[in-house]
Amino acid sequence: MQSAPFLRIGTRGSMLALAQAQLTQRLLAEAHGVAAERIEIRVITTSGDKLTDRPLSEAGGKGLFSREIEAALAAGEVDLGVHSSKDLASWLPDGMVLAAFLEREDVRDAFVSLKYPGVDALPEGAKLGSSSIRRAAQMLRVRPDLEVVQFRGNVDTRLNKLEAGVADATLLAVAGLNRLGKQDKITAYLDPKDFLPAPAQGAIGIEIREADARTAELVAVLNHAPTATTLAAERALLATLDGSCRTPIGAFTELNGVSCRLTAEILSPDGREFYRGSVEGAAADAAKLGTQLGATLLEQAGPEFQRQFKG
Ligand SMILES: NCc1[nH]cc(CCC(=O)O)c1CC(=O)O
Repeated sequence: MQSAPFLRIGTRGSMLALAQAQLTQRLLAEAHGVAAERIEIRVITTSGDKLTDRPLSEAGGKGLFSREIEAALAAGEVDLGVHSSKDLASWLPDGMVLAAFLEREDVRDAFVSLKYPGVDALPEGAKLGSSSIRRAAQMLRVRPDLEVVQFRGNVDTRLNKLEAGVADATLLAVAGLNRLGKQDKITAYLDPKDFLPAPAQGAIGIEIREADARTAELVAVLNHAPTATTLAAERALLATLDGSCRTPIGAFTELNGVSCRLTAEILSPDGREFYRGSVEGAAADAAKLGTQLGATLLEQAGPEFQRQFKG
């Protein structure tokens, strides 16, 4: 007789999502001394997966990769959703909480090119493949001559496009490449102080029903406290800046013992205008720091800044 599942994980079906779900499955099985087979992985297709023809920022952006997983959670079909935290909206649906964050991977972006060793080596007018408004804006700031070509799809699709010569270079999260065992594709690492990563990049978040005390307790052992601190800062920043998923936003948190320093910026899509700031304080106040810096950036930018890209 087959024993009942111990837990059911809901995940997207991309290679990266599956790798992240399997990592979570293994950690949960080890922590609780159960066979990994008793932790089910259910693949759920999300709106974001079906959308391959236009940039996510145009289709409603964040949340598109989690909505159907959240519906399965709400319906009690799965117990936990495993997400790339950076793809989550700043506000979760009612009744859902992020109950744990796994230890953060490398937060940096990787420069990937088959022809050029780094950003500075790109010739005048070179093509950068990216559908990320943040990456495009940050690159155009330092290299306004570049031509940005849309590069949608999962990590493999983008690497294939690069190989097919659709662009001269692309930028991908180091975390995703590492998790897929594709670190050999990385040509150079971008300095996270120049190219501030996406808020929450590199962190796997575990979402559950707020009322589900059993799952909350079972996943609590996986929570990595320093990661949770950096995520509290960056997600509070995002929630404060919110309003538009068409605003390029970068954030980078440095933890130093009990002290926390958050640096963030908002940019115009062409990279010509940008507002950057930093706050430092107690790690225990991480969320407050995020809210504070978000408010400071909005004030610096003025009310017209975000409105112009809302479309
Ligand atoms: N937007 C897609 C996405 N969502 C999360 C990652 C990478 C893993 C992570 O940041 O946790 C990626 C791919 C990329 O940006 O290269």
